[in-house]
This record gives sequence, structure tokens and C-alpha cells, in this order.
Amino acid sequence: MTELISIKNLTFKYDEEESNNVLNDISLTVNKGEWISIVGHNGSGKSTLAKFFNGLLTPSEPNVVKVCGFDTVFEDHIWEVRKQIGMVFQNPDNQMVATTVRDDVAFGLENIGIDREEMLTRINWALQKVKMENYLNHEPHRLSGGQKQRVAIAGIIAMRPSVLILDESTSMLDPMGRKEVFETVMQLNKDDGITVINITHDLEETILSDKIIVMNKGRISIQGKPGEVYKVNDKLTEAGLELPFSLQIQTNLANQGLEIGSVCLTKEGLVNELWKLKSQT
Ligand SMILES: Nc1ncnc2c1ncn2[C@@H]1O[C@H](COP(=O)(O)OP(=O)(O)OP(=O)(O)O)[C@@H](O)[C@H]1O
Repeated sequence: MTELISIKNLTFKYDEEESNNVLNDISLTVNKGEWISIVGHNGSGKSTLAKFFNGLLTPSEPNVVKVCGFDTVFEDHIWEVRKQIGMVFQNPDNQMVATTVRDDVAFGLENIGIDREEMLTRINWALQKVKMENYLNHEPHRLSGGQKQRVAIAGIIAMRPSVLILDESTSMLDPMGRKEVFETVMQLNKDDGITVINITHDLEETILSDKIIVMNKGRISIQGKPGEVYKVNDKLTEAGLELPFSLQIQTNLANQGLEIGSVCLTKEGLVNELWKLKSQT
């Protein structure tokens, strides 16, 4: 397994005068091709942690944050790191920078000096990947929220990053927009091996992850496979999180000795079934 991100005992505060750390003793790894969910309530430190992934924040000690083989201490190798990590943010409207979809996807490529022929190849490839190839000349502000986020994703993947980070990227979308974005990202993860880090406050979004990292008050309170994390109900409640609705129903039925169809699945069983579905898509 290739390790893309490794964090060891990271502690951080924005202001030295502050009494509390924003991040406390964080250790984690992200391997190539994985789908990781970082979940926690507002202010638990998720976005701050993500800033260490893409080098917006860097540690002052060596061997604490390594991204794509580079130690980011004191901003060493920061441009190489930023090229490898693409981020899609919450508000689709803030991410559209041009007057057509084509120019929007071209924006980042122009900034890094990609030649015209290669640029057109990458724009077409990226828009096909997010199923927006028929919208080349459309004005971004006329698109739906889900379509805007897919164009934002196209702009990122056109830069060929190793890791795609979604920072609450579906929280402003309706259920259809959310589904569109997740289907797109799932395909990119499966077909193109793009590593995905989904930052969310909603456990519902974590069900298909390889690993879930639960944040609470700047600390990692649990990390593991979905089946392992969903079992630790008290830690989830402590972190202000609710089990995915499908699991709540399943658990309630099982507690009453009832079954769905002929098979009554455990939480782990349900996750396995969903995982199988994911690998068949
Ligand atoms: N630039 C900053 N300067 C000072 N404090 C900050 C800054 N950004 C975040 N914080 C503080 O750090 C803590 C963690 O914030 P962070 O945005 O990382 O949490 P989060 O889990 O991503 O929250 P949310 O879900 O609301 O985005 C909060 O107390 C926040 O006020």
C-alpha cells in the first residue's frame, strides 16, 4: 500500500495566546486509492486538519506531516504538495471563476502553464468524467448546485491530483445534487484510483468509506472501518453524531427480532452489503 498522507502526533493552535489547541495529538494515514471520511460536528477541527493535508498550514517540527512523500515542515516542497491535493469547497457559487464551463475548467491549467493542446485534452477528459461534456459553452451561474460542484471537480481533476478533498462539498446541495456528486466521486475513486477524503458533519455520508475518522474537540475520538466505528455508539453520541438512518432502522428491527427480507444483517453485515454494491457500480 502506498502511503499518501501521514500525520504523526500533530498538535496545533492558530494563536499562541489561546489556551486550547485546535488540533490535539492527531495521528493518521491515508493510503493511495482509499476513500476516507473525516466526520465531526461544527468546530471539531476538520477543516483545520484538511489545511495540513494541502499545505495551507504547515508544522514547525519535521516528521509530523508528510504528503505524497514530502515533509511539509516550514513549507518545504509546498508547491509540489499543493499540485497533488485538490480541494472542492462548500459553496458551489464561490468556486465558479469564469463565464463558461470550458474556461472555468481551463483556469487552473492556465495558471500552471499547460500548453493549449494538452489543455483541451484535459478539459474534455475531465468534463466527460463528471458527465458535463455537453455543457462546454454554458454559463456556470445557470447550472444547478450539483452541476456546479461537478464542474468544480472537473477543474480539480484536470490538474491530475493524487488526492481529492471534499470539504462539506455537498452540504448546500439538494438530495439529487448530493447523489450526482457522490456518484461522480465514487466513479473517480473506483475507475481512476483517485484517493478521496470527504469532510462532513453527516455520518450518513460515511457508509461507503474505507476508513472513518471521527473528530471531537480537536481530537480523533475513533478511527476505523465503518463497521468498527458504528459499533462505538457512546463515542459517536459524545461527538454529537447520529448513526446513518439505514443503520438505525436496521438496529431497531434487529432489537425487536424483526428481519428485512429473509436476512437480518448486523451493522457490519449491512456495511459489507453496501460495500459490495459499491464495488459492482
Ligand atoms: N483562521 C482561523 N483563525 C483562528 N481560529 C480559527 C481559524 N479557523 C478556524 N478556527 C477555529 O478553530 C476551531 C476549529 O475550526 P474548524 O473550521 O477547523 O472546524 P470544523 O470542524 O471544520 O468546523 P465546521 O464544520 O464548522 O467547518 C474553531 O474553534 C474555529 O473557530
